[in-house]
Amino acid sequence: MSYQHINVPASGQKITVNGDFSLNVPDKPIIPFIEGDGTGRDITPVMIKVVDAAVAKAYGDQRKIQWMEIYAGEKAVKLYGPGNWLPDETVQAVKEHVVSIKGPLTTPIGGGHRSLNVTLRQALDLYVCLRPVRYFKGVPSPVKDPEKTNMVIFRENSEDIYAGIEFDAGSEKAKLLIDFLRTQLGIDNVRFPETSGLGVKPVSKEGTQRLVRKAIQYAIDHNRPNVTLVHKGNIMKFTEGSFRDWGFETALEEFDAQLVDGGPWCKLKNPKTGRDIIVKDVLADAFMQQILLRPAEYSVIATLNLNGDYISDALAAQVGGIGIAPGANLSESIAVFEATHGTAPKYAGKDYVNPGSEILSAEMMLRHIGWAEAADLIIDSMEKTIQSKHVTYDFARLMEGAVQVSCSGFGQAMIENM
Ligand SMILES: NC(=O)C1=CN([C@@H]2O[C@H](COP(=O)(O)OP(=O)(O)OC[C@H]3O[C@@H](n4cnc5c(N)ncnc54)[C@H](OP(=O)(O)O)[C@@H]3O)[C@@H](O)[C@H]2O)C=CC1
Ligand SMILES: O=C(O)CCC(=O)C(=O)O
Ligand SMILES: [Mg+2]
Repeated sequence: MSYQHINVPASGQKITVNGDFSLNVPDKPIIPFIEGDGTGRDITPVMIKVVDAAVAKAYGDQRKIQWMEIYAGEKAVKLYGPGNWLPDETVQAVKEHVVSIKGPLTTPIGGGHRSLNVTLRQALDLYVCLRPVRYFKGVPSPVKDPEKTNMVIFRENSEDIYAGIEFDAGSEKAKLLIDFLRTQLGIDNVRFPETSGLGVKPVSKEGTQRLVRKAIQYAIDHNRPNVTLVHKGNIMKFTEGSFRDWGFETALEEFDAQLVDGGPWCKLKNPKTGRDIIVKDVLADAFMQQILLRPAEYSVIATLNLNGDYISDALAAQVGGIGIAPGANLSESIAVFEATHGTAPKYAGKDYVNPGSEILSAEMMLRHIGWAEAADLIIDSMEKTIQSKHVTYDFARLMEGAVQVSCSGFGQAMIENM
C-alpha cells in the first residue's frame, strides 16, 4: 500500500503472521513507531538508539530493525491537518506491519477528542493490555521488600467504561436516557437526574473469557503459581461480578480446573510442570491494600479495564515508579508496545525523564519477535546502569549517592554498559 505521509524504508520487509499466529520475522523487519506527544519526543529517540545498539551487539550486521515513523497526536495534526489526530493510514500501518511501538499520547480532560490510545486499542481489537511489574535491584522503592512485587497484569483493553458511551449532564441524550431508565426500567434512584452525566459500562462474557484465557495460559507458559481475578463484583454485580463468574467458568471449563473447598476458587495442574495453579479472586479495594502488605501472594492478575489502569500505576510505584513500567497491547496477531505512563507534559522537550519504560516496552517487543539475545542485553544493561547509580531524576531524588543523568544520558549509559 502507498501512504500519504509515511515513508516506507526501502530495504526492510514486513513481519507476517502464520495461521497459528506465530510470526515470520525477517532479519530487517519494518517496525512502525509513533513518537508520541509531550515527553514522547525525548524518550522515543533514546529507545530507538538503545534497541539498535542491543540488536547490533547481539547479531552484528545480520539483523537490523528498519524503523518506520507513523503519526498520531499533535504530530499527526501538523502533517495531516486539523482534527486528524489518528489518521487512517496510521491504523492501517500498525495492522499491516503486525508489530509496532508507540510513545504516549495526550488525552484532553472533560471535552476534546477521545483517547487516541483507547481508539487504537479498540480499532485493532488489542484486547489484552499486558503489563509486567518486576523489581530491578538498586531501584529506590517506597516499600520495604520491593522484590516481593512480581506480578503480570492482564488488563482487559476493549470494553468496560472505556467503551466511551457517555452522555454529558443536561444534554438531550442524557435526558432521553434518564427518561428511558425511569419509564421503561423503573429506575427511580438517580439522585440528581437533571444534572447527572451518564456512562455505560459494557462487560461481556466473550471479552472476559478471552482475557482470562490469556492470563491462565500465561501462568502455564511461565510457570506462575496463581491467577487472581480482581473486580468490584459486590457493587457492580452484572459487570464486575460477572467478570469474576465468567473468569472462574473459563478456568473450570477450558483448563479442567477443580474447585477448592467447594469454590469458587479453583486450581488446575500446569500441564507443563505438574505444579498447581490457583485461580482466585479479590475485591479491588482489598487488593489495593494487599499489594502493599502481601504482594508475594499475587502473581498473574486478570482484571477489567479501569481497575487495570489504576492497578498498573499503583504497582509500578511499588517497584520504583512509572519511569520503568513497560507494556503491550495485544490481539491474537497484532502487538503494539507502549509504556504505562503518559506524556508528563511539564517535562516535555527537556531531555529529562526516564526513558526506561519505553526501552523495557521495546525489550518486550524484541522478545515477542524472538530476538531474545538482544532483549537479554537490554535487561542486563538496565540492571547495570541502575546499579551504577547513573539514573534520571525520578530515581536520583530517592537514591543516596546517585549521579543524575538526562534522558539521553541514561540511554547512552545503557549502551556503554551492554
Ligand atoms: N498510553 C498513553 O499514551 C498514556 C497517556 N496518558 C496521557 O498523558 C497525559 C499526562 O497524564 P498524567 O496524568 O500527567 O500522567 P503521566 O504518566 O504522564 O505523568 C504523571 C507523573 O508520572 C511521572 N512520570 C511520567 N512519565 C515519566 C517518565 N518517563 N520518567 C519518570 N517519571 C515519569 C512524573 O512524576 P513526577 O511529577 O513525580 O516527576 C509525572 O508527573 C494525559 O493527557 C493522559 O491522558 C496517560 C497515561 C498513558
Ligand atoms: O489514553 C490515555 O490518555 C490514558 C491511558 C492510560 O492511562 C493507560 O493506558 O494506562
Ligand atoms: Mg494509565
